[in-house]
Amino acid sequence: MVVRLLNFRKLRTRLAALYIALFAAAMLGMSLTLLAVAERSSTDQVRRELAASGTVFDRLWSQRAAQLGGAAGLVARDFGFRAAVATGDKATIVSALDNLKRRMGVPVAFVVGVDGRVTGLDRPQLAEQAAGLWNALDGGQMSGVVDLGGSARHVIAAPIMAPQLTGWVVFATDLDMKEMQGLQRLSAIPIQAAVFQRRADGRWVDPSDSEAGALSGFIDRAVTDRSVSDVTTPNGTALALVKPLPVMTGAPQAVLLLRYPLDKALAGYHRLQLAILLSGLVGLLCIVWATIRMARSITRPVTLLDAAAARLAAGLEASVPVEGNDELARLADSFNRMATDIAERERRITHLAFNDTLTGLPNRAHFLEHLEHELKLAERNGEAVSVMILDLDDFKSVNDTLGHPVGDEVLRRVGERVDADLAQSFVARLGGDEFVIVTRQGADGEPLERLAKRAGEAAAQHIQLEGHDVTQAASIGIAISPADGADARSLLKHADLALYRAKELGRGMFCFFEEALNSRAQERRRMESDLRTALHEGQFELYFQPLFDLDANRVGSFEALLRWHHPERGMVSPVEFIPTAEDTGLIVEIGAWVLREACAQAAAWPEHVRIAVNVSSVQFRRPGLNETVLQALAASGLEPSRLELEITESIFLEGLDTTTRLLHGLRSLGVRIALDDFGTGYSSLSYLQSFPFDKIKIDRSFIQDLLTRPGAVAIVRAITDLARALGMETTAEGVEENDQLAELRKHGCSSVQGYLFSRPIDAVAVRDLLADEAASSAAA
Ligand SMILES: Nc1nc2c(ncn2[C@@H]2O[C@@H]3COP(=O)(O)O[C@H]4[C@@H](O)[C@H](n5cnc6c(=O)[nH]c(N)nc65)O[C@@H]4COP(=O)(O)O[C@H]3[C@H]2O)c(=O)[nH]1
Repeated sequence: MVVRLLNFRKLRTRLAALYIALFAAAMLGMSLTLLAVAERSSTDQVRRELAASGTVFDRLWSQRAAQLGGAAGLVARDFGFRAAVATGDKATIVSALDNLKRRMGVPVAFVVGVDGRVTGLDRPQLAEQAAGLWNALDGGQMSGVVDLGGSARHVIAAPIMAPQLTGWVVFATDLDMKEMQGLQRLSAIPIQAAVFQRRADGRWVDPSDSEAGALSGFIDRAVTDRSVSDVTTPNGTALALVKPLPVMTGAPQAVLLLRYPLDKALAGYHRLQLAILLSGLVGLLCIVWATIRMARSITRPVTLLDAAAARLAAGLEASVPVEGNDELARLADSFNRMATDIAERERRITHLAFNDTLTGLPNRAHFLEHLEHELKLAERNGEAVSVMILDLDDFKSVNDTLGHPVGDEVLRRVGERVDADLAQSFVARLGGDEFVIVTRQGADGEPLERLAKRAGEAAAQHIQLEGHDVTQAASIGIAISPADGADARSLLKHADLALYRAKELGRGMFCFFEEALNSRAQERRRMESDLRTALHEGQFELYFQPLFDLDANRVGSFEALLRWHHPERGMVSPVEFIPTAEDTGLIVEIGAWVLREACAQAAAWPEHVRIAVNVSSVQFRRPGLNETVLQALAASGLEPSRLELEITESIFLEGLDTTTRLLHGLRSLGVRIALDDFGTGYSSLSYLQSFPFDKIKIDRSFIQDLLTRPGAVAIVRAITDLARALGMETTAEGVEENDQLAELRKHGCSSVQGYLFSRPIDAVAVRDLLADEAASSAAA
């Protein structure tokens, strides 16, 4: 609690501490001043009272002296007494003096004769000192302090005239404690009075005063200045006034010391002091209480703001009450508006972070979060969760042919439809043309096949856009937890493998994940790693298949065909590894090697023999193909016109403009371009119009069925006619029979390639073949 109160990091505590310190300092200063003033005034008052008491003492002293002097005078004038003194009638003298002592209350009375004889003294031990008074009496001193019997006594005398001076009546009153107390009682203030006499050694003594020793030095000093001053004794400090007393000749100096102990003198002041301290303390407590309340009320809006800011920082909702119309109220109002803006912005950011901007569907991050959540729930309930990846088939061509805005609209519509048709499922867009559908598979759930079919149909619905009719087929890959994976990552991976398989099967198919797909994927991964090794360890070799020129009746060119001597698997066909090399992008490096090697080999051949090299669409898509071709030509010294690049129509999927630009770029190097596998895949006669190919290679499938399939001859003839019209050469691939050759020759095919002439052969065999051909043409 104390620690909490003294938390100086809090503005409230600091403010309160500052004000309390300021008020406390002010109050302390005020109290100290008040105390000092009160003390000063009390001390002055006491001084004045002491001085006044001194005056009262003077008056009392005089009154006592006058009273005793009057009484002594009465006795001295009494006829009988004078006669007794004159006659020396001791008994009468003693009787009269005793009577007088009783009446006046004095302890000592005697008569000193003019001759110095002392009569009537009832204390013989005082006789000598009494006789010693004679000188003073004779000198006319009738009053004073003398030392009688070891203590100071006030002596008053009156002359006895009969009628001549016959002596003096002398009274001596004690100046002891009792007498002093009598005097003290007459004072208005409780002072201590004492008579001190000065001894021969200079010290002031009062046998009855226990502090006499400590006071001697003080009296010595004070006897001259006679003002009230402080004196300190072992019993404490007192205010003191020293008044010299009249002494009779021969008697030691005497003073009256009036003391007023400070603790008594300032008792009133101490009460005042206590009152001041108490009221100061009460005031301070009030100030502490009021300051804490005030600090709390001043800092409350700031504290509320601070707490609200902390809530805001923690991502929670925060607002503060707006009270009044001051700066803090305006700050609170601004804070509330800021918090609302932030919340709104956060909502928007969260929406953007978890939703796809194009379709408004949940995005990949949202999907992953949802899937993890669903998997947890499903695991708890013993249910399954299916993940379907839906990928639009050949969506690229929509983009390429109809433009990106149409492509975007298609994606939006497909997303909308799938989401609407599969309302019980969670539909998200993974990116590009890929959507994902998550469905909890309860016992009474829809069979997955039906669900997948519905999803495919929803995607494939007819869309009419800007005058175009688009029907977009979709392939679907499906994985189901927990059998196909217990976590989002493996489920997604397996659904992806299933999708890959569905794509392989053709358009608009769906495929469930099965372990075999995993092993296929593993196989692909292994092949990728082996391909890298093959590149670095020189496991590749080029084979060459001759293309026989029907007009010149000789080998016009060779097609370079890649061979892989796998250390364990032996010779691996390019049909097996080229797709993987393309998928992984390794084809770029492999293709560059083929180009270098093919050009290097061809450079050694006769000048009329060209070399044809296959170029993958992946090589086409990556930058740097021109440079690779140039380097291969430069390194081998081969004439660019002797190099023919065989491309397939798949490169046009990149977009017609881009592809023709690239083809023109290659052509500008001086190399020839041949269109391979013509008649398969995406064949479109418009491609032939877009670029002036040097050659069209008619796909083997047409040649194989040339003589058996009705219409095959017509197709081949149409192709050769078209090519001729466009100024392009034609090569028929896969010619295995003489009848096929005869038919092709009939239709004006420029060249033929196939096992009828030669299978692909290695570089040494090529040299032999060329040498044989050269020899036979020389012989002819
Ligand atoms: N049944 C039959 N087949 C014949 C006949 N004449 C030739 N062939 C085969 O047909 C393929 C012709 O190559 P392609 O159509 O470009 O098809 C090639 C080509 O697309 C690809 N390929 C080969 N080498 C390379 C290369 O260096 N780069 C790239 N990108 N692809 C290559 O691999 C494919 C297959 O190559 P290969 O297995 O060498 O198969 C070769 C060849 O051996 C015949 O009379 N009957």
